[in-house]
Amino acid sequence: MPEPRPDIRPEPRLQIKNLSRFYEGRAVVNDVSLTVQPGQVTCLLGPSGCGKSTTLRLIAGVDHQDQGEVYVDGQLICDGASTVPPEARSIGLMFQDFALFPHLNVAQNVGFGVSGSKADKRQRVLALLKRMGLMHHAKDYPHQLSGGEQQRVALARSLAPRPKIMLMDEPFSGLDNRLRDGIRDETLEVLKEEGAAVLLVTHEPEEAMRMADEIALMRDGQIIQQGAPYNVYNAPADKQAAAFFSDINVITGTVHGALTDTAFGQFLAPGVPDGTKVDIVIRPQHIKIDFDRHGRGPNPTPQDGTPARGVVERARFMGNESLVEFRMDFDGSVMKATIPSVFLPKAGTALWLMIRRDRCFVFNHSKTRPA
Ligand SMILES: Nc1ncnc2c1ncn2[C@@H]1O[C@H](COP(=O)(O)OP(=O)(O)OP(=O)(O)O)[C@@H](O)[C@H]1O
Repeated sequence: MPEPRPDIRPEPRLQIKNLSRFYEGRAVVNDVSLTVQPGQVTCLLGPSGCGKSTTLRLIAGVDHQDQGEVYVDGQLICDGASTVPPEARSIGLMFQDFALFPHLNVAQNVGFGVSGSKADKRQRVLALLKRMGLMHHAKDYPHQLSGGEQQRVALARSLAPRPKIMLMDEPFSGLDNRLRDGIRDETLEVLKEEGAAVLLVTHEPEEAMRMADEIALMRDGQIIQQGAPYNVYNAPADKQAAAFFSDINVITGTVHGALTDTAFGQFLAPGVPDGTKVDIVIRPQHIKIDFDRHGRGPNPTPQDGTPARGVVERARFMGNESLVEFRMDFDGSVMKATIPSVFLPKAGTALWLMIRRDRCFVFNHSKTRPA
């Protein structure tokens, strides 16, 4: 057999094209397109109310789009005119509340949607119970289980019929914080073994970065950026996208000769026309700080530009880092810096801040305040 060519992507397991859903004349899902490959986890990430769950409902077939199409393995399963019923779409669903059947025991819950002979069904249920460490709970009822165990049963039940696609809506948000990281990792391992294409909805950037092969960042019904977590974090599409993942600092300036003059020295703005107002965005962890030397800071460098002085307003210990807020001398604005390890300067201490040139983003100025 010829080797698969690396430049040709296989047929997407899930493809949605230009999907829109209007409620009372408002586009809640607005021209959304995305693809998910088998064995890949894509996280639909965005703030509450941006249309994530509605997108999942359209794919599952429990709501109907006004425009657009959904394909599974290249087969059209719904467009404006025709629709394959939800139970025939080979889609597994998992929700925040797990929705286990209270009157069925664990083994019966897991076996609920499995078709085939009795022996096949038994084998599949046993294999999943073993894989999920649930054998000793096979005869227990959902109310006898902890939250983490119920989550595992719900995952096993959705995977039992071997769905081609798994749709997961905030599947970890009902869980205790202490358990969550471990359960996320276990879940990811099982999902990868099963090889389904996974579309997981979350409003938590950390969860998306931990789980996703790809993140689709959603805002006001639209996908505004899609890519690997590293790229979405390190090359955000705009100021709001940057702000969704962490606190940000914003310095506004005007471009002259592809350069912007600021209190932190000049920033490159290649290709930006003269006179354009820009926002220079920097995350708190990419600010360096240095001591005050009788009113002077460190010397400027090409990597970090000119230092600017600020006075500590507040410093908070955050575990493995400290968050320090400064009132800046140059315009009275507040800037935030996170500093690894324990460094808790007293309020009123003057320090010098520098901005790592390789870690800042330059966007056309927008009035939108970061969320
Ligand atoms: N059946 C409906 N009728 C009218 N409006 C609806 C309906 N379902 C959802 N909406 C509205 O559509 C918008 C998107 O809702 P959706 O639940 O998809 O968002 P979400 O991003 O999943 O948010 P959350 O994380 O809070 O669930 C919201 O403003 C919601 O009020």
